[in-house]
Amino acid sequence: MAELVFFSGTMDCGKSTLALQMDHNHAARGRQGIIFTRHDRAGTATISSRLGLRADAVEVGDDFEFQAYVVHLLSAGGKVDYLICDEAQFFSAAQIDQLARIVDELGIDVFTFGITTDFRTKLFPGSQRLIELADRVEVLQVEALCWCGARATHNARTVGGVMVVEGAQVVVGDVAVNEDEIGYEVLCRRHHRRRLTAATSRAAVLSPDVLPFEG
Ligand SMILES: Nc1ncnc2c1ncn2[C@@H]1O[C@H](COP(=O)(O)OP(=O)(O)O)[C@@H](O)[C@H]1O
Ligand SMILES: Cc1cn([C@H]2C[C@H](O)[C@@H](COP(=O)(O)O)O2)c(=O)[nH]c1=O
Repeated sequence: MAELVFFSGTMDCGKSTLALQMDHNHAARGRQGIIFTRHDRAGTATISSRLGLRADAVEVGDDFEFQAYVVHLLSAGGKVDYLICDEAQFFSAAQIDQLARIVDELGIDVFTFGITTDFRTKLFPGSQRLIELADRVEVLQVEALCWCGARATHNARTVGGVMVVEGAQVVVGDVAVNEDEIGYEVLCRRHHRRRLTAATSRAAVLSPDVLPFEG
């Protein structure tokens, strides 16, 4: 029976790597798949992993219709056994509904990958709909770690290493960035709540609690 699966986790926990591995394993057994993505850091119509793997993908725009795309391929004599969808948090709720229909009505497996929550801990629309509709939600086994060593569960947006809580929901970016650039850092919930990043925790350790006593 075909399935709609949501592989989720924080940023930098290996989702795109797993997406590419799954594509490789299925393709190696003669199955025919299509990779989709939206707003990958490496550019349009590309899926990239920090381990250096990269592949071409179909870019999912605002008006993209999965059902129409797949039906068009099938009616032209093509074979489609599975879909890989990376950065699925950026898909619209309607697009996730289309993916569920593809599973149910066309018997095609759909494997989706994405972060669940944004820098303000709110669900992305695509992730929310996936949690509502998926046959299975799988949390990735590779743990991204907070600076304190605990499992990272939340994504912080940073500017110069300092956590920010205002801004647009979607800002494409990476975890390893230069000073002053907008970037991201994965944190445990405790440190996300306290807005304590690696940089600000270092600064807190360095600054003395009491001013030196003079004289
Ligand atoms: N130099 C490295 N050596 C070993 N593993 C690495 C290296 N760089 C990144 N990784 C692994 O790649 C993971 C990030 O993979 P990626 O697929 O890009 O993540 P995601 O798509 O979830 O953001 C990291 O959690 C780490 O396990
Ligand atoms: C938390 C958060 C992230 N993003 C962006 C930043 C990256 O471009 C992607 C996540 O990619 P990854 O492969 O999982 O590392 O999402 C965003 O736009 N808004 C956010 O709040």
